[in-house]
Amino acid sequence: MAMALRAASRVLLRAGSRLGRREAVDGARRFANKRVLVETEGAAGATRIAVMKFRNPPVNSLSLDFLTEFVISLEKLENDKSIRGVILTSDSLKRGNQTKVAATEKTEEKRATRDHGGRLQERPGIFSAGLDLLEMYGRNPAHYAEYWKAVQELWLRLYLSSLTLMSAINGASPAGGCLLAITCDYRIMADNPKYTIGLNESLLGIVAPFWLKDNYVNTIGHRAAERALQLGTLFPPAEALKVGVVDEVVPEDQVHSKTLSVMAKWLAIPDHSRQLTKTMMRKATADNLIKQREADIQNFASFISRDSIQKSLHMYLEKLKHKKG
Ligand SMILES: CCCC/C=C/CC(=O)SCCNC(=O)CCNC(=O)[C@H](O)C(C)(C)COP(=O)(O)OP(=O)(O)OC[C@H]1O[C@@H](n2cnc3c(N)ncnc32)[C@H](O)[C@@H]1OP(=O)(O)O
Repeated sequence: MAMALRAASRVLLRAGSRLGRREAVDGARRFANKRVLVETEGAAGATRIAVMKFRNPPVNSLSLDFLTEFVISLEKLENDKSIRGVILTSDSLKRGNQTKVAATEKTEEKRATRDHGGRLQERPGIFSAGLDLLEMYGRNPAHYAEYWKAVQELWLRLYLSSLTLMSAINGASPAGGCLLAITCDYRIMADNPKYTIGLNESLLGIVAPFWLKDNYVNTIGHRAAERALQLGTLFPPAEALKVGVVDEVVPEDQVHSKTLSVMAKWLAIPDHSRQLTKTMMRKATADNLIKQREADIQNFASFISRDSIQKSLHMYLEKLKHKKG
């Protein structure tokens, strides 16, 4: 066990020093589609881990395209027998000119705030702003059904993944952003009070689906989930740690290295026993959705089509648009 841990640590520490780089180096590989960048690391034949970086500007919302690309990337990793661990994180959205993804000067300006001296300051980072509100507003029921099927698919794939999944939460993580995090086996959040995480659906006038509620209950317990869901609480890091939405809070510049070192510990456990244990803990919750997927899709499509719900979403979108930086 100790030897395996040391070996896994060596691979991961090497990965830690290299993963920030874009060029392919000894054993490092990357593949990307438009919205998800995947970097893998480790020598051929040895344990490798992958880092999935979201880059769907401006806020990493879970659009239909993003969900599709996410699931394809995850499937690719699941099918690669040399990959045992995956880290979910955000590419640096707010630093659009580094990521070279569709960030215009204007967007950059908008994403910044001005300090008292009038100098531009970066806005807080964003892990994911959750489901894409524009997929749920002003569309037709067939679109809502297609979208919801993709949301379910992502959740099921993540929740039941045989890989060790960890989230390195480097920004705001409301609703669907929190969903991504709580499907993971371990969550590490940057210690930045501007970042919050939680299921805030009730603030939008909508309701989290039962399977996401179950995932939340399994993560933070029934009473805490009941209160947080009703109030739509978005927890800053210290509170998220206290209630158990995240497992660790670390200084922002250590999120990645810390996640790698925790991953090393998890990868020292034999896969078969860890995977069977994970399935034992999660199967009943996932089966609850699997056995009523179609009904859940129809419920969502009819709920979100209601005039009152569309009105709530409209108001929320307007509020977002007009909020002051
Ligand atoms: C049965 C129904 C169950 C449905 C379940 C739903 C789960 C969900 O995930 S619902 C989505 C919940 N998400 C949120 O409430 C997050 C809303 N966004 C924010 O709070 C902030 O945008 C942010 C903290 C993530 C980032 O703030 P920042 O100041 O940096 O950026 P903004 O100026 O607010 O946003 C930029 C741009 O992006 C648009 N936008 C933000 N969030 C979303 C989103 N979730 N979907 C689509 N678009 C989003 C925002 O309107 C701005 O657009 P414009 O530039 O056009 O004004």
